[in-house]
Formats: sequence, C-alpha cells, structure tokens
Amino acid sequence: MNVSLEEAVRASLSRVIDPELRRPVTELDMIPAVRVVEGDAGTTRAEIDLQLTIVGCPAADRIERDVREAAARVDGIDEVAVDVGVMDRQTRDALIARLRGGKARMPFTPDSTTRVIAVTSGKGGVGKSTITANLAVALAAHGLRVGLIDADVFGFSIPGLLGIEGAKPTRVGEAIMPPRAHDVAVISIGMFVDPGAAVSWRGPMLHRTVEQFLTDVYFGDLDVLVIDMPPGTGDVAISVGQLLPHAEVIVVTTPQKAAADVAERSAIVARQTGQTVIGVVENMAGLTQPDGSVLELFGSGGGDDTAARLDVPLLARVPLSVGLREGGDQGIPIVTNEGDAAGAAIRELAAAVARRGRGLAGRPLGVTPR
Ligand SMILES: Nc1ncnc2c1ncn2[C@@H]1O[C@H](COP(=O)(O)OP(=O)(O)OP(=O)(O)O)[C@@H](O)[C@H]1O
Repeated sequence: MNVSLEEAVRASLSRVIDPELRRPVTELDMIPAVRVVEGDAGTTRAEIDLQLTIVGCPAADRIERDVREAAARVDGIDEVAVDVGVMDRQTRDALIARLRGGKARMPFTPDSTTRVIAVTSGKGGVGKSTITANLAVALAAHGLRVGLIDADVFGFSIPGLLGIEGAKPTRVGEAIMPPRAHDVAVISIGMFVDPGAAVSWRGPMLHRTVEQFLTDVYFGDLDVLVIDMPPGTGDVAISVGQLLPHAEVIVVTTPQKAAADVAERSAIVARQTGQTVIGVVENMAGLTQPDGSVLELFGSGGGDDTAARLDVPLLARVPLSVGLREGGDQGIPIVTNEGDAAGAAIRELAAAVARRGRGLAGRPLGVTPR
C-alpha cells in the first residue's frame, strides 16, 4: 500500500466531474475505495472502486473513462483497474438529500440566489419558445449556470429547438436529472409523454407538473432559471405566478398591433401575482432584403407600443430570419451562429439580462425588526 500515491490518485480523481450532477465524483461518494498495489511484473497499479448512482447510468462509460484517465495521469501509476458497481439505495438517498442541502422543498424561493426569468406572450406563434431557447443558450455562453423549464405544457417545443428531441431525464432515487443541451439543463413535459401524444390536462394536474419540475428536478446551483411559459393567461401562468412570485417576466410580441394588445394582458396577469415585468422583446421585426430595403411582414410598432403601455423597456428587436427558423427546425440555436442578425439581437438581449442582475422584487430585504 502506498499512501501518498493513493492520495495523489484521489487528488486527480477530484477533477473528474459527473456530467449530470456537475460535481466531482469524489464529493459524490462515488469512489468508496482507492488502492495502490504492486501489479504483475513489478508495476504499480491503481485499483479504484467506482459506484455509479443508478443502474444503467447514461454517463457510465464517460465517467469510467474519465476516472481511468485521471488515475493513469498520476506519476508513478503504471496500470489502472476500475471496478464499477452501483450505490445501494441508502447511500443514494443520502447523497441526493445532501445535494439538495436537506431541502425537499422547492429550491427557487425568493431568497435563493437563482434569478428566475419567465418568458411569456399573449398568443401563440410569436416565437416565444424560439426566443426562450436561444436566450437560455446565450446566457450559458456568458458563463452563467442556466436551467430551462419548458412549461408550455400543451405546445412543448424546447427539446426540438435545442436538438434533444427524444432525450429522457435520468432518475436518481426521487430526483430527476435533466438532460443538458448547449450547456443548459433542460426539462420539458415532452420528455415524459409519448412522442406525438397530446397533453390534455386540467388545472390541478398542470399545477402539480410545474411544482414537480421545480421541486423534483435536480438542477444543482443555478444562476438563472429560464421558463418558457405557455401563451396567454391560463392555469400554468397562474401556477407559476403562485410558485415563483419573484420571477422576472419578459413579454414577447410581434410588431403587429393585434399581438401587442394580447401581450399586455399576459403581463398584467404576471403583475397580479407579484412578478416583475422587466421588458418586452419584439420578434419577427423587419427583414432586411439583399437590396437594403426592409420587409415589414408583420408591420411595425408592436414592441414599442407594448413596452410603452407596460412602462418597461423594449429589450430587443429580433428581425425575421430564415436562419433563426432553420436553426429551430434543426435543433441548432441561432445564437451559436455569429453571422445572423437575429442571433446577434438575442445575444444582446442575453447581455442586457445578465447585466441587469437580480432586482429586489419579492426578495426579503433582511431588515432586522426592532
Ligand atoms: N424571428 C423569426 N424569424 C423567422 N421565423 C421565426 C422567428 N421567430 C420564430 N420563428 C418561427 O415561428 C414559428 C413559431 O415560433 P415558436 O414556436 O417559437 O412560437 P411560440 O410563440 O413559442 O409558439 P407557441 O407558444 O404556440 O409554442 C416557428 O416555426 C419559428 O421557427
């Protein structure tokens, strides 16, 4: 037994990160034992016990490979043997409880450090989900830890927009591990229902689903949680309002006057629940043609009009863009493409949102009563 080499192997393993839990495997009770022994022909062999959180862990191969490589990098280690097993239930439950800080309750409370940004619209088809998916990816590109909840239960489209259609969350005990795409942890009702199935739930079921997404999904520590709201002012909007009264709301509208009218209503519902409307995004704004003229397919003025009526800033004007639409169809967010004007507008939106920081809305002020 070589104690200092064992310590060196452990130190190297502490840099192996579980891709789902986003923590070092050594902090996750996944490495119960490291032994350094003399191998055949006088070599020095590291023997590592690796305990995965669940049977059939989708990241198993990657974790095992990373563990093997990390141990092999240690000076003085000639061979590595990894014995892969699975945690017993007690260890797993204790781990999940520890990760959640002992909290079985919703972590996104007003006093948490995670900003919640709900993206809403008055009516469907204005590009709310496309803007939300791109905004989340652009915020992650700023180095923020970002989660995304697709609360558009009846019209979920986020998995497709991010190129993870068919991805399933992993269950670790009671906790649900969200799939990741473009550095964003994503959960959607689309991951739980059969492909092509229509969701036709009533209010209490919708409320429970939103609650479960907020409570049972393990997002880890997030800087920002972005929520793709269903269009309009229905049950989900009210549930999110009750569960997340401190959320900041972005209203998406088109330049059309009729869209601006209904957009205002969704903002009013948000305000009634105590949420703060931080601004408006005008989507499908004028498209610059090759000859330099601007095609205003949906008219103009809807964004400014909505912002003025709500007394909030117009945060971005996102032009009509073939690239944005194609990117959505292909699951490649346009913000990853430097050349597109719509992508640039959403990146600027993300920069403005990131700059804004978290306001005091719904937050305990920490004033000591006298
Ligand atoms: N700026 C844009 N330029 C071109 N096409 C766009 C733009 N924004 C969105 N689209 C397209 O418009 C359609 C509707 O977009 P999206 O699904 O994001 O709308 P939505 O408001 O979320 O709708 P719903 O709430 O009904 O799900 C999609 O096909 C999308 O690719």
